[in-house]
Parts: sequence; structure tokens; C-alpha cells
Amino acid sequence: MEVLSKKPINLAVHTSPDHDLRLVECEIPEIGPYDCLVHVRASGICGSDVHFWKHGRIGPMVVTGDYGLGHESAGVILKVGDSVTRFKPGDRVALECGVPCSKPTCFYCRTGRYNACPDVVFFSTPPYNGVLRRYHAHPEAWLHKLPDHVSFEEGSLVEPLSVALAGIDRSGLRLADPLVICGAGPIGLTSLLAANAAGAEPIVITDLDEGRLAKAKELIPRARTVLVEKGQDSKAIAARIVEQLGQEAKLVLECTGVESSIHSGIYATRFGGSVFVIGVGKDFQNIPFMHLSTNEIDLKFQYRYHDVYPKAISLVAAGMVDLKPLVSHRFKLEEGVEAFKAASTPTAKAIKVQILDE
Ligand SMILES: NC(=O)c1ccc[n+]([C@@H]2O[C@H](COP(=O)([O-])OP(=O)(O)OC[C@H]3O[C@@H](n4cnc5c(N)ncnc54)[C@H](O)[C@@H]3O)[C@@H](O)[C@H]2O)c1
Ligand SMILES: OC[C@H](O)C(O)[C@@H](O)CO
Ligand SMILES: [Zn+2]
Ligand SMILES: [Zn+2]
Repeated sequence: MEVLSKKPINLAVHTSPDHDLRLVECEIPEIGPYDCLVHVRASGICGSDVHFWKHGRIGPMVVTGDYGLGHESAGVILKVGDSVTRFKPGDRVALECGVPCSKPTCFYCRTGRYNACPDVVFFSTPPYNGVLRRYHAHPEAWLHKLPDHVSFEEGSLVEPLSVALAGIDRSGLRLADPLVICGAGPIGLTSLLAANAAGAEPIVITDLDEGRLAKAKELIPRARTVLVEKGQDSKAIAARIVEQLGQEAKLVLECTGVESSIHSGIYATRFGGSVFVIGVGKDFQNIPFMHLSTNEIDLKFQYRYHDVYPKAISLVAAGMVDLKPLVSHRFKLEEGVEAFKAASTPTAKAIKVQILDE
């Protein structure tokens, strides 16, 4: 509790329907019997945080009032509620930010696919405040202990890794599967790290940005890269992907959500293969329907994740996935607005921007 007396102000990064990104001072939350008060020590900025700020909506999720951002966070527990059994003050934790209703009457919660819970509170999806704040009350059930040698930054990066792991799990990736990853942003790069750990070979990764492809090579030197130019023909890009892969892909992990990239992925896939779309994009998109049909290519999608945080933490703790090189920029909580500018300005060449609080 010492930190509370040293830093008695709860600061948070908020936005509004008129895109007014700013630091706000808010109350230090009360905790309920099943909650823990967390000092949030590291938060990554997700593309969706930037999108909610700049565009005010993602599909049906709309910013209608003032609200707080951030769902990639880790911190230390300061206080626990009376009924908390698994944590004590001083424990280091990653915060899983989608808190489903957990009622036995909810089909999706009862059957385990809680990412589909219609009553989920996803911190940072409007209207629910995010956890990019100094002090946050979080239910014990959705906190995950971090081993001492896993840093808070790594703990926050467990969130994008969980997105990648959920996709890889459902995609059915097997040892020595020829794999294409479209897009080398944080989701493409964490997918690359996870697919490497899962034994995909060969691997091709694409992007429009040479710097991001260089990062992919730095992370996994055996990965091959394809630099895409905007406006290039999808079939021509697919041919270059197949050339680099040495064969057609059994699996494509699509991590851009961009229509032309999804098309390239589809055209690079072999008969009976699958294209697994993790990226999100326009509400309506065209697909090469008859190509998919005559090649029995499965087109599948991922929405967030369920039950992957513990797996993600164990991969990081065991050294099988090294998330540290993804961090390109670091800011203090007080510099939250500057941090968002770095995350959203292409010339800043950010990969993952971190906001830290000592
Ligand atoms: N399904 C989910 O639950 C879930 C969760 C988190 C993020 N996402 C989505 O995943 C996607 C990736 O997230 P991110 O944080 O890595 O975003 P990002 O914007 O940082 O990365 C996307 C990358 O794709 C590249 N790209 C764009 N068009 C391309 C093209 N035609 N060919 C090749 N590369 C291209 C960009 O240069 C960029 O590097 C986003 O759409 C994001 O919203 C989905
Ligand atoms: O990482 C989780 C994602 O960013 C969220 O699902 C977001 O896109 C919408 O709430
Ligand atoms: Zn996110
Ligand atoms: Zn539910």
C-alpha cells in the first residue's frame, strides 16, 4: 500500500466521441470481496485502442461517451477482497481483460467458449473503461500469476500472444506445416513466434513495411519474407509467396484483415488447406468464392480468445516465445498522450508501444 501513499492520484488515458485523447484523474476504485486492487505497471497500446480513439468505432462497438483505453496490461496486487483465495498483496499478475458473465445459464460461459459471452465486460471496449490507468480493481478469477523472471512488459504482451495462440490452436497447425502469415504487426509477429514454437516449417511472412519484415527476420531468422506493394495484383503476390514457400501453403494465418491480403492468402493456399483470419477489417468484403469452393479451402475466423492466458505465460516463462524484442517505444503513464501519438504516427515506426508506471 506504500505506493498508494506515494502516488495517491489515479491517472488514466481516456478518449471521447470527439476523439479527445487525454489523461484524466479518477477515483481509486473500491474493491468487492472477489476483486484485487492492481497497480498497473505496464500496458501495451493495441491497434484497437488507436482505432477507438481515431475512428470512434470498431464494427458494432461504438464510442458513445468518455471512456478509458487499454487491455494489454500487467501489474502488482496491492490489496485483495475478503473472499480472494489465490492472491496476496505483492503478487505479480497479467490481467485478462474480457470478464464474461460466468452464469450457468449462459450457454457460452457454461460450455467454455466464454469469448462469445453476450454479457462480457471487455475492459476498453466501450462503454467499459480500460485498464490503462494506475489503479484498477480486477476480479481474481481473471488475473494470472506471473513468475518472477517474467517482466511486467512481457506480462502485458501476453494479451496479443493470446490472440495469436487462440488462432493457432483453432487453425490446427501441425509440425512441419508450410505456413504463411499475412501482416507483420504485433499480431502477425506474435503469431510468427508462436508458430515457430509450434514447429511450422517453412514459414513466409508478408507486409507492406520493410522495417516490420526486418523485425520478423530478427525474431525468427529462418522465416522468409515477402514485401507487398499497395495496389499489386493479389494473384501475383500469391505467386511470390508460393515461390518463397517452395510450395503452396497448408495454412495461412491472416493478420491484416485487409481484403487484398486475404485474397493473396487464399490464392497461395493448396487444395484442402485453410485460411485463418485473425485480422479484422471492413464490415463487408468480397471473397473469391469459386476459388475457395473448387479448392476446398476452409475460411475461418477468430474472435479474441478463451483459456489461453496460462498457456501463453508458460511459453514465455519457458523461453519458448521471446516477446521482449516487440517493444519499440516506452513512455511513462504521465506521457500517455505522447505514447498514443507514437503508436499512431507511421513515421515513428512503432511496433509495440509500452506505457510504464513505477
Ligand atoms: N480477431 C481478434 O480477436 C483480434 C484481436 C486483436 C487484433 N486483431 C486484429 O488483427 C489485426 C492485426 O493487428 P496488429 O496489432 O498486428 O495490427 P497492425 O495494424 O499493427 O499490423 C497489421 C500489419 O499488416 C500490414 N498490412 C496491411 N496491408 C497489408 C497487405 N495488403 N499485405 C501485407 N501486409 C499488410 C501492415 O503494414 C501492418 O504491419 C488487426 O486487424 C487487428 O484489429 C484481431
Ligand atoms: O485484443 C483484443 C482486441 O483488441 C479487441 O477484441 C478489440 O479489437 C475490440 O474490443
Ligand atoms: Zn487488442
Ligand atoms: Zn456468459
